[in-house]
Amino acid sequence: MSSPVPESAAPLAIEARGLVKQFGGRRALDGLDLELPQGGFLSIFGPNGAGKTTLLRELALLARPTGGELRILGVDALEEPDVLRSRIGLISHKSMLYGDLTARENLAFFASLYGLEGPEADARIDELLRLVELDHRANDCARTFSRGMQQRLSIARALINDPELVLLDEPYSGLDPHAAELFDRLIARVRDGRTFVMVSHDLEKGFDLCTHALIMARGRAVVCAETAKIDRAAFRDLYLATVGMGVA
Ligand SMILES: Nc1ncnc2c1ncn2[C@@H]1O[C@H](COP(=O)(O)OP(=O)(O)OP(=O)(O)O)[C@@H](O)[C@H]1O
Repeated sequence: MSSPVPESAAPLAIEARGLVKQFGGRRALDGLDLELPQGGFLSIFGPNGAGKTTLLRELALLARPTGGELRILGVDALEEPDVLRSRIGLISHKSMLYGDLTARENLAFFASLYGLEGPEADARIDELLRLVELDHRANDCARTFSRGMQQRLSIARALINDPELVLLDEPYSGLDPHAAELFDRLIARVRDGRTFVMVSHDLEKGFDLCTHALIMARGRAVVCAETAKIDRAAFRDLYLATVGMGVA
């Protein structure tokens, strides 16, 4: 369980070596190493300020590391981020939707960003609206949706370009148990063949979903391992001890 990097023979979706992110005098990532095989599901845990969102933003290519190496889906993310963008989807707790556009218009807008237009885009949008069970609300403005519905539309948005890597930033925050269950079912339906990385404060849920688990503190990996090789009770104790360290 204490191995810093999980070993695997599968091709790697994510390979980070000595990743550093410096904000002025503060180090949000402090030499982080990480490997995740393609098709894997990594859950990231840790106290407030541990660097989880910073790591997710680097993986989403929204921010550039200050140092270290990062390969995503076999591509050097620092050298060729533009090659990667269309292969990655991000579901953040900020919905990134346009409130005054309908569900369908939102999806059409994001589809157009990936050059998807016309009947091909319409078919994809119909398919995704059915998938997230919002086809009956396709022509309603996103601002009239509940939090759970906005979350489902965000999932459709993030999947519009059929991404190989899906990044989830605390997707359960604000969801009631029913919406959370729906979200679980949705993830299960779109999981096939894709790689997932999820930041979560819910240890039990995060652990149930993942194939690999990472606990971060102060910008470093406290533990990163395949869940099949982890003793869950020991992992929970380590998590609680790490969160008990308080804000980094
Ligand atoms: N844009 C920024 N400018 C300055 N410091 C930042 C910036 N973004 C993050 N930080 C700092 O980097 C550290 C890690 O922040 P990050 O948001 O990654 O933590 P987190 O693990 O996601 O926390 P939380 O659980 O509270 O969401 C914190 O000390 C934070 O103050």
